[in-house]
Amino acid sequence: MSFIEVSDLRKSYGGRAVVDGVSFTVEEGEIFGILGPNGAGKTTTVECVEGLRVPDAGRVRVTGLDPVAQHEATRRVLGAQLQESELQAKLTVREALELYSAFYPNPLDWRPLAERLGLTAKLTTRFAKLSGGQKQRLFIALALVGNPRAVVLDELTTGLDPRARRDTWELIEDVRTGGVTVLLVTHFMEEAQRLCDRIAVIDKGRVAALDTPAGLIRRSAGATVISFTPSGPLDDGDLNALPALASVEHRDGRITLSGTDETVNAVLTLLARNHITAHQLRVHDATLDDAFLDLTKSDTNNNTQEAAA
Ligand SMILES: Nc1ncnc2c1ncn2[C@@H]1O[C@H](COP(=O)(O)OP(=O)(O)OP(=O)(O)O)[C@@H](O)[C@H]1O
Repeated sequence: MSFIEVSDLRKSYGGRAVVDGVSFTVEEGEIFGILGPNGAGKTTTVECVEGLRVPDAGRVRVTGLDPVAQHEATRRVLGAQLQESELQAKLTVREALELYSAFYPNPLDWRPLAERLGLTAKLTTRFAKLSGGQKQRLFIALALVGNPRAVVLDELTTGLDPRARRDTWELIEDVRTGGVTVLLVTHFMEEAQRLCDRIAVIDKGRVAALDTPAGLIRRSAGATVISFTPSGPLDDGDLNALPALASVEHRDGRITLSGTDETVNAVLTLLARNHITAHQLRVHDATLDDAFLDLTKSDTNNNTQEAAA
């Protein structure tokens, strides 16, 4: 039995399907990522896993439990990040940690957790006076303090500065080493690539792809990406005829191609033959960013750029 099972999950609002047949399983001890553009249905999906929303159809199980019908039992195995509205403004950081520890039969010692999340100096600060990043770190601490077997983290590091983000990644890696299963919703490609064992890319309420980060990169965008600004016009037919080409994109006069080394060599030959200079020529190994843009490319540029930022 998988730790989390989601099968043909469906949820509509006002007749619009926002989750439209999502299926995936999460194995024990895994860090499983859910990645997708804004409005793709990620939060709705994980909130169904947490039992916070009731699916219209489909089946969700957490260690065999139905998160809606067996909500309390599910909460004991699955820790979740709170929403801002769930914490009283006057509660101090220490009081929140003590209060949440008391909810669980076998809590962690919150002191090292607070230390790890850089909250020790803020223990006597009231929740309402914390910065956005400090609130976020407190939510992570509260999700973990009950010593759950699995944790759902939605937008884990949004609003954190780069240092705090890296510290949080290390914490999550430690948490997993300790045997905790992690379901992670993220917009950050670097975060997904670094932390996740497998990723479901969700787009328009459906699973567009599900694989390891390396597998997603291999299967979508091709292995190598070349981009340049040509000094003169290039024929689309010639570009599309390049060998082993995976994708072509034109943006602001710049051309980005993904494929293999063979594609790169062929495009350089094509440029030379047409006496076209490639300005700001860049060649790099494809990243999860490239794969993500490729998998969700029918979205507006705004969406994909924001999601990739
Ligand atoms: N309670 C609700 N009532 C009506 N529409 C909703 C509700 N919750 C979510 N939606 C809509 O469902 C769609 C999916 O929302 P969801 O929050 O699951 O997306 P998401 O992938 O998590 O997006 P983001 O990355 O922007 O957080 C959105 O268009 C959203 O406006």
